[in-house]
Amino acid sequence: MFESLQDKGHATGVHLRGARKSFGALEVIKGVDMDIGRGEFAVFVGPSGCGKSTLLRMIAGLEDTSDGSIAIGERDVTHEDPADRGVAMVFQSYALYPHLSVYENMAFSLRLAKRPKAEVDAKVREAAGILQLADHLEKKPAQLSGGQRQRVAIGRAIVRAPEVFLFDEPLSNLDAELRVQMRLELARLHKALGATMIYVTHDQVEAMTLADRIFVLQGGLVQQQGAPLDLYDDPSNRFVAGFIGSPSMNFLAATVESRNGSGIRARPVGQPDTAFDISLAAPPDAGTRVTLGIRPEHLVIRGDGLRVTVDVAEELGGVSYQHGTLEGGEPVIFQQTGVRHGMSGTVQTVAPEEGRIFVFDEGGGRIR
Ligand SMILES: Nc1ncnc2c1ncn2[C@@H]1O[C@H](COP(=O)(O)OP(=O)(O)OP(=O)(O)O)[C@@H](O)[C@H]1O
Repeated sequence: MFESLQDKGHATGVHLRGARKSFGALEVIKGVDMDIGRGEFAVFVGPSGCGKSTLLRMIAGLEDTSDGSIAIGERDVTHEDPADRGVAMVFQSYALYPHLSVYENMAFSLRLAKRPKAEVDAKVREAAGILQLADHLEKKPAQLSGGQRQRVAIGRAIVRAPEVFLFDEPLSNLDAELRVQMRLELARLHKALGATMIYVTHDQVEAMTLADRIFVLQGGLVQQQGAPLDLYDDPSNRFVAGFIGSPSMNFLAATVESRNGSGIRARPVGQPDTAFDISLAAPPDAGTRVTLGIRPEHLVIRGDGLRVTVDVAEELGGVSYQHGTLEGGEPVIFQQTGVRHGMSGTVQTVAPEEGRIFVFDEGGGRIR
């Protein structure tokens, strides 16, 4: 399928070594090493300003690299022009030519490269078929919906059969329903083309659902990389733990009350009646201040535990999120499945399932 546009043999890995970028005195990318495999769907995720777009633009060649190197496949492209790198970028803003038809927008780069007319036509029609644009080829961008415009932007990348696709928040201008639909289409497209794709988003649900591998960025550094569920199950620090997973993990300040060879007993601050036994390979000393991390889906209603006064219940149908506070005012969210009656205004006692407490030190590092 799609032989003329792409095949797995054409896909290439992307390799960064000590990559840095400064704008004047401001260092934005602070030394990034990464290896993105051939045909992999890599997602850069992180809060606003963490440097993910800058890193993508460095790979594209739209920003120069202050230090370190970038290779696409075997080729060092650190100082190559964007056009020579074998990448195609899809922007959040679509960046279509408004006066050109869908067909001409998609054909533009091939015409610029002086490809034969028959080849241009075949590639544009094939991409239009994949993207369900075949009936819209004569329209102008202004006559299309947001989702269709974004498909044209993707089509423009596909016809070039790049070694690497780069996406900069391509779905963020779409409404919620269309975003979900386009997310599925992108996943299918990746499967069909077998291409290497690098995708920037601040939306961790997009990252979780699309990625073979997620790179979590913060402050110009990769905090952790891994398969989505590996990051969810085994975050290496508090930042990643809080960023991956929706709703976010609960964090409770606590003190280590006692330790033994295989773990600790930790008491959340302000909870004289509640302490948790936690197995750890390297348990910290009694008296150490720690943060306990518990995901909303791992808190269950029990006879003993944390007393949560629920103030808002978000009922989503299949599940609900109960938002509330502990006596000291600390916010807590817990998930319920199949509960239809509102818990708002009630006090519930919840406790984590066995083995579901993460422990972090005062610097936010994980204690295992
Ligand atoms: N051309 C530029 N000149 C100066 N500073 C810049 C430039 N481009 C980006 N920055 C700064 O670099 C930092 C990282 O920006 P970047 O756009 O990479 O972040 P981001 O993680 O993609 O954020 P967002 O999700 O908000 O797009 C920000 O502090 C930004 O202000």
